[in-house]
Amino acid sequence: MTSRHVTWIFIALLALAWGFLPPFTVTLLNYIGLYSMVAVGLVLLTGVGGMTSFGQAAFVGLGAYATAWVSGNPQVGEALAAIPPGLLPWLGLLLGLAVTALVAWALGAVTLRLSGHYLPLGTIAWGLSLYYIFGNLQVLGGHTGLAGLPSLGLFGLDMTSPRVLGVFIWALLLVMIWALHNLLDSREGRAIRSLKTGRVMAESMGVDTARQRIKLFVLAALLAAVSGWLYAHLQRFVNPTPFNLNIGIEYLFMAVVGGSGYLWGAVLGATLITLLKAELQDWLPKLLGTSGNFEIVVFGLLMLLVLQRAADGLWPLIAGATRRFIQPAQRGGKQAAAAPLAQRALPALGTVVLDASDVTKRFAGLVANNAVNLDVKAGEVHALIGPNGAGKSTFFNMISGVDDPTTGTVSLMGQPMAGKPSRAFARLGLGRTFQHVRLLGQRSVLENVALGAHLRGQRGWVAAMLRTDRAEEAALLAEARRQIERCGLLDYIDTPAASLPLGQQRIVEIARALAGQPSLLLLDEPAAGLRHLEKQSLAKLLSQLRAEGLAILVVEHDMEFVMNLADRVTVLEFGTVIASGTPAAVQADPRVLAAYLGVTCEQAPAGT
Ligand SMILES: Nc1ncnc2c1ncn2[C@@H]1O[C@H](COP(=O)(O)OP(=O)(O)OP(=O)(O)O)[C@@H](O)[C@H]1O
Repeated sequence: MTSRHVTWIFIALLALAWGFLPPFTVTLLNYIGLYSMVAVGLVLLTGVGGMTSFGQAAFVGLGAYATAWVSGNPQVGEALAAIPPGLLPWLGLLLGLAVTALVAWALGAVTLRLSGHYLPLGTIAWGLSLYYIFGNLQVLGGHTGLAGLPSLGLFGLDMTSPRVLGVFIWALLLVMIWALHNLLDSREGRAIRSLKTGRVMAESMGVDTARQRIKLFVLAALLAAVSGWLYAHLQRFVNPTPFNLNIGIEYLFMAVVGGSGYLWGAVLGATLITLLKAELQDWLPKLLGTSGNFEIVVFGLLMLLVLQRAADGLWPLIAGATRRFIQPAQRGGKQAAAAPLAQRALPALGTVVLDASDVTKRFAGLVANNAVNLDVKAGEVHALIGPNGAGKSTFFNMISGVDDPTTGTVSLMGQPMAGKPSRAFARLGLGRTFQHVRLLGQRSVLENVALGAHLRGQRGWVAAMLRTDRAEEAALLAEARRQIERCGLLDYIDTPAASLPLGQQRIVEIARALAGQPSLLLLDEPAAGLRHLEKQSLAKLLSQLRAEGLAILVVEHDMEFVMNLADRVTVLEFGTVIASGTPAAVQADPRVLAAYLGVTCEQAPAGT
C-alpha cells in the first residue's frame, strides 16, 4: 500500500462518515479544516522556505474582515444594493484576496530583507499592528466587530448548515494540498526547497530567490485569507479576538508539532492542537478551580517536548513507524512526453569566455585579490592554484557574481558583469560547484541535479500547481538523469544527497552544473575527497567536456591532477598572480617553486 492509497482511504472514510457524525464533531472538523489551511501555508513558508512567521492570524483577519465589510456593513450593503445578495460573500472573497496580496507583498518587501531572528520579530510587529487596526477602525465595528454576515451559497446550494459548509471547507483544503504538493514536486518547487539553506547556491543556478521568497509569503497569506473568509461565513460574525498574536503563535504550533516540512503534517498538527485545546478548555478549569487561558501554558510545554524529542514534528515519526506497511507514493501515472529543452550554442573553440582584468578585492585592510588578470577560453582547462589563503575562493566569488570586485572588471561572453547578481552569470552560461558542497541534503540526487537545469524551463507556479508543466518537467528530469549517468552516479539517482560520501557529493555538484548546459564551468576543488580511480574518471570527464568546447576553470590542491589535466595554470600567492602559463612552464618557474611548492631554485629537481 502506498501513501496515495492511504490518502484516498482517508478521504473516502471522511466522506462516508460525514453525514452520520454528531454536530459537535462536524463543528470541530470544520475548524480543523480552517486551521489546516493556515498551517499548510506555514509549512510552505516556514518548514520548506525557512521563513518563520508569527503573524499569519492577521492575514486570516484580513480575509474575514474584507468579506464582513462587504456583506456585514449596512452602508456598504446600501452602496452595493444592485448586486444580488448571494454574490456579496464572493465579492468579499475577491476583495480579501486582493487586499491580502497587496498587504503581504508590501510587508514581505520590508520584512523578508531581515535575517535571523529579526524576521520572526518583524512578523510579530505587523501581526500586532494589523490586530490593533481591526479593533480600532469603526468601519470594521471596532472591538465589537461586525455581525449579521450571510451564509455562503454556491450555484444555488445553500451552505448555512455547518455540515454542508464543512464539505466545501474540506474539499477546498484537499484541493489546496493537492496543488501545493504539485508545486513542491516541480521545477519551481526545487527552487522553493533551496530557499531555506541554499540561497547562494540557488542564485548560482539562476533562481531569483528574493522573488521566490516574496511569492511564497504572499501564497501563505492568501491561504490564510481564504481560511478567514470561510471562518467569517461559518461564524456569521467577526471581531478581532481570533486574529491576535496568541492565535498566530498557535498556528505556528500546529505547523511545528505536525511537522513543519510536511503538508499533511499541517493537518495532523491542526487536528492535535484543536482537539487538545477543546479538551484542555474543558478540563483545566475543573482541575485548577479557576478559568483562564491556561491551555497556552500546556501548549508551551508541549512545544518544548516536541522540539526536544521530534524536532521535525510528529508526521515524519508516524511515516517512519508505518513505512513497513505504507510506502511513499512513486511518481506514477502516464508520463508526459518530454518537451525539447532550450539548447545553448557553445562559443567557438578559442573564444575568450571569461575575462577578469585587474581584479582587486579588499576586505578592510586585507587585499585578498591584487590586480588579478585571468582569462578562460572555450575548449581549455585553466587551473588556478595557490596555497591556503592565497585568494582563490575570493576570486571565484568575484567571477561568479557572489561578490563584487573593489576595482577591476569581469566580463562573461564579452559582457561587462559589474554589479550583476550570480543568476545573471548563470543565464549567460556559467555553471559552478562550491568549495564547501552546497546540496539539498534530504533531496534525491535527481532533484539536486534537476535544480541545475532551472533556467532551461519556464513554467511557473500556476502551471506547476495545476500540473500542466508535466512535459517540461519530464524533459528537465530526463536531462538531469542524462548528466547523472554521464558522471557515473546512476546507481545513486534516488539516494538523498547527504547520504553520499563527500567526494561523490562533489560529483553531484558537477552533474548539477552540467544540467544547466554551461559554456563555462567553475570547479572549486572537484577532486577533494575522491579516491584514485574516481579522480581518473573525473579527469576523463573533464577532458571530454573540454573536447566538446566547454571552458573550464578549476581550483584544485591536487598537483598531479592539475598538471596532468590543465592547458594553462595561474598561480596566486597572497592575492597576487606570481606565474601563469603551461603546466611545464609554471612547474619550472622559480617563484612558484620557492613560494608555492616550498623549495628554492637550488633544491628543485632537474627538468622541472
Ligand atoms: N569575507 C571576508 N572578510 C574578510 N576576509 C576575508 C573574507 N573572505 C576571505 N577573506 C580573507 O581573504 C584571504 C583569501 O581567502 P580565500 O578564501 O579567498 O583563500 P583561498 O585561496 O580560497 O584559500 P583556501 O585554499 O584555504 O580555500 C584570506 O586571508 C581570508 O582570510
